[in-house]
Amino acid sequence: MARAIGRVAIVGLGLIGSSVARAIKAKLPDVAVTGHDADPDVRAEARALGFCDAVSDDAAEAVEGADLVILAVPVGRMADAAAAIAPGLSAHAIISDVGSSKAGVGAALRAALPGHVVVPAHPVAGTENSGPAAGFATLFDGRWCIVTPAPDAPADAVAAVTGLWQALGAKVETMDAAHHDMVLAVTSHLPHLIAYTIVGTASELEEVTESEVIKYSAGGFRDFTRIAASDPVMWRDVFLANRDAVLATLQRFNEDLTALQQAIRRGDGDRLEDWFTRTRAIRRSIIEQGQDDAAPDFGRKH
Ligand SMILES: NC(=O)c1ccc[n+]([C@@H]2O[C@H](COP(=O)([O-])OP(=O)(O)OC[C@H]3O[C@@H](n4cnc5c(N)ncnc54)[C@H](O)[C@@H]3O)[C@@H](O)[C@H]2O)c1
Ligand SMILES: O=C(O)C(=O)C[C@]1(C(=O)O)C=C[C@@H](O)C=C1
Repeated sequence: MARAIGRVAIVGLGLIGSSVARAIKAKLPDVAVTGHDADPDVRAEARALGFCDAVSDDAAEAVEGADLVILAVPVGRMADAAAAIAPGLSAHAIISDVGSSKAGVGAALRAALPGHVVVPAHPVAGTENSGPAAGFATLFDGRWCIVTPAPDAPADAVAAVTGLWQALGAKVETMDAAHHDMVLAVTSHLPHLIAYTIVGTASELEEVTESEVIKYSAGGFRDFTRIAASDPVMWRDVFLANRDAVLATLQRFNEDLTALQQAIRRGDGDRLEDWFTRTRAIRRSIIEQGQDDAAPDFGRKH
């Protein structure tokens, strides 16, 4: 049996926090939603947009009476946010989060909130935009949400967090936090690092002017620029928090890149063609499984 969730408090009212609030309002209209953000401008915008029943200036006040608290702040700010809500938490409240890396965040929340039940989660859905105006209620529809409870987390609390994400439209998978961080290093964190690198490199190439980069940015490079426009603070924190898994993945990536570099230098067309044939098959199997997120309108408000 899952614990009943009648009131949710959201701390951090940017892209993800505001999307959670909007999705709850749209899909669970009987659930009350309170919110807080450390930034007064964001609080004012959130009040104007009206996706919470109440937005509090004080973090502890915002979580009073909440059955579930969701921290939607950058992963480097999770410990501060947990300390700020501690005085207002009900004894029965479940604490969760939406951070893009999980092992460090889970440990930080458990350390900051001893005696409270912590059930970390990561909706694998987002866009390159940030802030409360960027959120939308359908963001989690058909997307994965990975829940990473500690082995001793109460089953009814895990079921409550799982049930909430399913009600918001997500498919839920439960996973060990360290495994999550390794998988996401490959599927999300490394791709962002590559995009940040390639867009920076292109703009610094001396033989090619910045205006030419902008003018001829079609196709492949344009796709990279979307990812490279992602929030600098959020991604700074992700790379610092998931350092070990990202560095291990990067090592492997560098080896493969060197092998392709060698194939180009040696004129080894077979090697290049074999590699590209394999990656084309991967892309096609992703589409066949219905996980094509590269639709042209992805990232826009629905
Ligand atoms: N953007 C994505 O695609 C995406 C997807 C899934 C998960 N996430 C995770 O969601 C979290 C939020 O990301 P976002 O994209 O919504 O960022 P965002 O910048 O849009 O919003 C973050 C908000 O947190 C607030 N904040 C920062 N420190 C705070 C504190 N101590 N107390 C209260 N508020 C504080 C900021 O003022 C900001 O409004 C991050 O942990 C990120 O890793 C992001
Ligand atoms: O499409 C995008 O804009 C995203 O980068 C979303 C994305 C991802 O890498 O898939 C980014 C970070 C999150 O933690 C989850 C989702």
